[in-house]
Amino acid sequence: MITPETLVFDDKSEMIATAARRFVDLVTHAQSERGVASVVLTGGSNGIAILRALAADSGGIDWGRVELFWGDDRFVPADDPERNYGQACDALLDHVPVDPARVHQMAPSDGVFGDDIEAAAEDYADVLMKVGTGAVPHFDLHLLGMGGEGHINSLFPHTAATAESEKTVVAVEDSPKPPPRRITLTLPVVNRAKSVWFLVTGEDKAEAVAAAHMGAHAADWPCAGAHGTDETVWFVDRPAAARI
Ligand SMILES: O=C1O[C@H](COP(=O)(O)O)[C@@H](O)[C@H](O)[C@H]1O
Repeated sequence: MITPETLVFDDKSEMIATAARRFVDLVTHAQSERGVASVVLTGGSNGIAILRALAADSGGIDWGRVELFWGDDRFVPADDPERNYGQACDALLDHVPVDPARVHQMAPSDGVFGDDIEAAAEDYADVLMKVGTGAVPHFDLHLLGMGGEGHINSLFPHTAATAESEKTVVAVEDSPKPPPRRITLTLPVVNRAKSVWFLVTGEDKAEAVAAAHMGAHAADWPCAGAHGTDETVWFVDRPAAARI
C-alpha cells in the first residue's frame, strides 16, 4: 500500500484553496490523458467548501468532460437541504457547464424508486457498471470528508456497510448521524480510485486522523480502510493533526 501524504495547514481556507488547486491539476491532467475525468464527490463541510472554491476558480477544467459521482447521499426528498447532491448543485454544479448526462446523483426518496432504498442502491450499482462499461470505474479522484468517529461516506464504525466486501453500493437504514437513511459506496469501490483525498478539519477529528495514520482496523475506524491506488492524501488543519 502506498504511504499516505499528509498536508497540515494553519487554517481551513488555506487548506481548501490548496486542495482546489490540486483538484484542477488532477482533473486537467486526467482530461489531457484520457479525455474524460471521473470524480466522486462527498458531502459535509469541507466536501462542499472545495466545491465553492472551484466555483470561484476552476482553472482549465472542461466541466463537460467530468464524470461526477457521489460517495454517499442522504435518502430524503429531492428538495431536502440535507441532500449532498443539492448542496453540490448550490455550491458548484449550477454555476459551471457540466454535461447533465455525466452527473450521476443517487436517487432521492421521492424519485423513480419512491421509498424503496434497496432499489435505489441497486440502481446506483448499475449506474457504476454502465459508466464503467461492465466494471466499476477506477475513478481519477474520490473526495472524502470524515466524522469524528472515523466515518467516511456513510460507512460508520462496526456496521454491515463498512464490512461489505461484495456489493459496490449499499443502503444504510440506521445511520448514527442523522438523517438515518442513506445510500453509500462501499470500501472496495472507494479503493478502486486512483487518488483518495481526505479533507478534514477540527480537533474533534484528531483521534480518527491519528487512528488512520496508525493503521487501525476499518471496522473500528472506517477512514483507516480507504486508500487510493496511486495516492492517498490527507488535507488536515492543525487541530485535526494534533495527535499525529
Ligand atoms: O454525513 C456525512 O458526513 C461526512 C463528514 O461531514 P463533515 O461535515 O463532518 O465534514 C461527509 O463526508 C459525508 O458525505 C456526509 O454524508
